[in-house]
Amino acid sequence: MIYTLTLNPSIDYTMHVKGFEPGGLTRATDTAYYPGGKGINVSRVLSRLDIPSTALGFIGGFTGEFIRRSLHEEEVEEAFIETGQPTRINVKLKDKTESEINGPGPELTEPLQNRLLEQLDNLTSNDRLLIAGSIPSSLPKDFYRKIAEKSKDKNIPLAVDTSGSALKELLAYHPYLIKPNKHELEELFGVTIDSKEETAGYAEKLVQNGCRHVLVSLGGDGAIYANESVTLFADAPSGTVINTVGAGDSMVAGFLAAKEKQLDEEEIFRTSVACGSATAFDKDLCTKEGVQSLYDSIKIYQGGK
Ligand SMILES: Nc1ncnc2c1ncn2[C@@H]1O[C@H](COP(=O)(O)OP(=O)(O)O)[C@@H](O)[C@H]1O
Ligand SMILES: O=P(O)(O)OC[C@H]1O[C@](O)(COP(=O)(O)O)[C@@H](O)[C@@H]1O
Repeated sequence: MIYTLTLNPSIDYTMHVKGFEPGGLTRATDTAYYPGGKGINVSRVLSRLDIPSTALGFIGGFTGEFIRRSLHEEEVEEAFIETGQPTRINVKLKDKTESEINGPGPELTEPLQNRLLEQLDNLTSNDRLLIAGSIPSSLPKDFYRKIAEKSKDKNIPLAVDTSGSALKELLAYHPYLIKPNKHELEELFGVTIDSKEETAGYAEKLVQNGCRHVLVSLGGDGAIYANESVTLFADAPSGTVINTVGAGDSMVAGFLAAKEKQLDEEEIFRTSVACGSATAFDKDLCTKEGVQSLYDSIKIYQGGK
């Protein structure tokens, strides 16, 4: 079973506006609510690709109830821990550009933390664990490390989609998959990256450091994939971008789903990119049909163009 862990889920409240006026009244032309948070998005996309998963994490209050209900409607299994505090609402403002305001997250007491760690004791080496998203500020900074220790002790392949010091720290645990975007890769190495070739070089460094699969997402510029035997480049397909929130998560889901279906590495990479772009071209996360419609148009090549 694939387990996705979202320590800090959210409702993503998307507001489409024409001409946002800071300090004034702006009326939205369209709004929508989605269950969000990186691991939850991955579980939702996995389910759309017919791959079961169980979503783990902390939720609570009326917003948590909405997430639970939405996941049940989509037949996504969950085993969340109830916090008794409302799950955050993250605002995604769509104007000519996209702006995001993400909430901080709840107070997670030590008993709640321990319940989660105990839950992870039930996983085995036949499972996969994805840890994704930010750590609520009430948790100790090394909380992901505790989880990584557990997965190391139990030989559970660990996929990681986070940023900053948490990502840096987790590299020591030789993740099975990591998916930094360009900004996260630059932050990781403390550099500015100017070309795809340079990006590929840093992805290869991560492989040399012990990451089994490295996906670097480059937004509308596509993506790069590296493992110990190959480095591949993909251009993103063209289309009308509607909402890129969750595009990175969709890419991770595409990778995990295609791996589960035992596709070859090029097909796995193509599926990952198709999922990311199909989400960018949709209001919500990608659908299976959306992914299929892009699949053949994605160009994969080795080395720089
Ligand atoms: N503007 C876009 N056009 C086409 N595909 C896109 C666009 N933005 C994102 N994607 C797709 O989604 C993937 C992940 O997007 P990205 O924005 O890099 O992730 P993140 O949300 O983690 O920063 C990209 O590699 C690409 O396949
Ligand atoms: O945990 P964080 O870093 O605050 O991110 C949470 C946000 O990221 C998302 O999971 C989207 O992530 P991506 O756009 O990177 O795929 C939203 O659903 C959510 O609002």
